[in-house]
Amino acid sequence: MKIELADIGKKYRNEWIFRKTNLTFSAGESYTFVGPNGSGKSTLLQVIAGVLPQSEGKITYSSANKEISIDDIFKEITIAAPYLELVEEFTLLETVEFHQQFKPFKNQISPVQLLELIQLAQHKNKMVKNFSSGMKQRLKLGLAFYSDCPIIMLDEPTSNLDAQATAWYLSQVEQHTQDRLLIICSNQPHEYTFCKNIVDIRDFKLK
Ligand SMILES: Nc1ncnc2c1ncn2[C@@H]1O[C@H](COP(=O)(O)OP(=O)(O)OP(=O)(O)O)[C@@H](O)[C@H]1O
Repeated sequence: MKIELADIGKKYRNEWIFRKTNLTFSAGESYTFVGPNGSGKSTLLQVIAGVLPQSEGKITYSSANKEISIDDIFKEITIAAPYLELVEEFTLLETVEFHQQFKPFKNQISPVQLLELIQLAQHKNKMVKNFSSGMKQRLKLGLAFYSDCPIIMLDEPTSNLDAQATAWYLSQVEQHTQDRLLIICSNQPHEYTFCKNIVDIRDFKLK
């Protein structure tokens, strides 16, 4: 799996958030977008995911040298982000069952097994609206790590996580991302210490 950005730019009204962005992302690697609040990390992530359209430039997705169309790329990507909401009226089990219809889990893991793996099994009949923010974040991360997708995108992965849950996140990264393409947006060095490829969004601000 490979994603190539050629002269990508994004603007909101008259404000360019980034321009002339040329980057290549490859399977088996992890990348972290860093930069101050409001610099454009989440925007770049969403442009790469095909959730937001770029204002200029071209993005090419490919697997085994075969191009993947933008219309099909959503099947290859799983995202956990603060702005992607869970359905509050579902129970935990319903949430996982619903998710699985669109994004099946690795190794044919069942929804009930997934809840054991993410250590939330005792809450399976609790409605998501009654989850704490940390429980919601663990659920979002669990859905991302266990979905059978080659690309994982995590925006602010440890937001609302306590020390024990942060340790769990780091163990999950190690376990689930070896052969996948991982992209993180972060302001917290402890959530990307393992990452070799740091992309500073300020490098793509035109002076
Ligand atoms: N829908 C929108 N319309 C107009 N401007 C927007 C919109 N979404 C984001 N922006 C602007 O784009 C810029 C980049 O925002 P973005 O959320 O990508 O930053 P970020 O680096 O992820 O920030 P943070 O670290 O606070 O999460 C900000 O100036 C923001 O106000």
